[in-house]
Amino acid sequence: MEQIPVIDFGMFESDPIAVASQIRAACETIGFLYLTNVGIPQTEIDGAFRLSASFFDQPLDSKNKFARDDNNKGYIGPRGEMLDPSTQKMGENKECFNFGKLINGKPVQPLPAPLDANEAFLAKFSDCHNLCGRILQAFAVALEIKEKDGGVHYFEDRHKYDVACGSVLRFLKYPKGDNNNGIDIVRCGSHSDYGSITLLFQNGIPGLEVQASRTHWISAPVIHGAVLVNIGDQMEYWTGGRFKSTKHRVVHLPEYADKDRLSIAYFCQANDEVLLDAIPSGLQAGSQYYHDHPVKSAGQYLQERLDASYNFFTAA
Ligand SMILES: O=C(O)CCC(=O)C(=O)O
Ligand SMILES: [Fe+2]
Repeated sequence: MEQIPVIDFGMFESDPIAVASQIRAACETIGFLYLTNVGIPQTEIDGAFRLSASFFDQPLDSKNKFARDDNNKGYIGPRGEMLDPSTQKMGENKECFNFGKLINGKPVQPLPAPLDANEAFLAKFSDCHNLCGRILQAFAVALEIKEKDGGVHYFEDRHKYDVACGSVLRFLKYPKGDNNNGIDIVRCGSHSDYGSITLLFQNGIPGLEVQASRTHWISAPVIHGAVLVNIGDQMEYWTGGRFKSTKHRVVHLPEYADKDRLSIAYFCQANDEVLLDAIPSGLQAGSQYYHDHPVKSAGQYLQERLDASYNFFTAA
């Protein structure tokens, strides 16, 4: 597949089989798809980007007061994360802020103003969680999981809001002017995502590329009104490699060198204790996959990947 397909998700209620089969075709090939009509108004997404820009505009000292904690929540400053430790020599020149879910309607991490008091923003986590739940329903239909095995709610039941999980909503900023310094070959190194699915919103500045084959990358353009969805490693494990957790990266585009690039990602993770073993799908791939990939729990797998992305200073 040379292009990432655009799928009208508004049709899922009325024609679940047709939408699920388009989604399956994308997941089995490129592992990325755009969904339109997902029910999140563009004005809300624009509002979240404004909040993100105002947070990142603050001085480094103020942002560092909210530094990433042991639960992977909080601020990660420039060069704090490295997504491709096998080829990168230093952390990436980007900034991130990870939000965790609200518990009993309240944030469980310190949040900087004005985010702490912004109710529309605080609802974003559950909007993304709920959208992922509907996408996971489409996956269960696509994978023909029978009613007696959990049916359409098979994956949703493994992503319960009130059970511990590593899902995060993340603001990202790639600063302008770093494309000619001879150090930052890419803005974000080649990697696959760790969770079950990722939602990505982009603010108009492209640069995301997806690995279509071993040597060939295609761009994932900004499509107004569409959310980009990609398969993460957990979903690849469950489907025995049938759904592809495709590598992607963010590159510099000289024509946008004078603009910051902002994106917002929602990394949807299964509940910590859920095992990444074969799902009861009529379409299951061969068992060889599970010999090559020992079964882990979602929480254990996530922690291993986070350790590799953040502990490169001490590991060197
Ligand atoms: O910023 C982007 O467009 C993508 C970022 C990404 O792939 C990630 O943080 O996992
Ligand atoms: Fe990613």
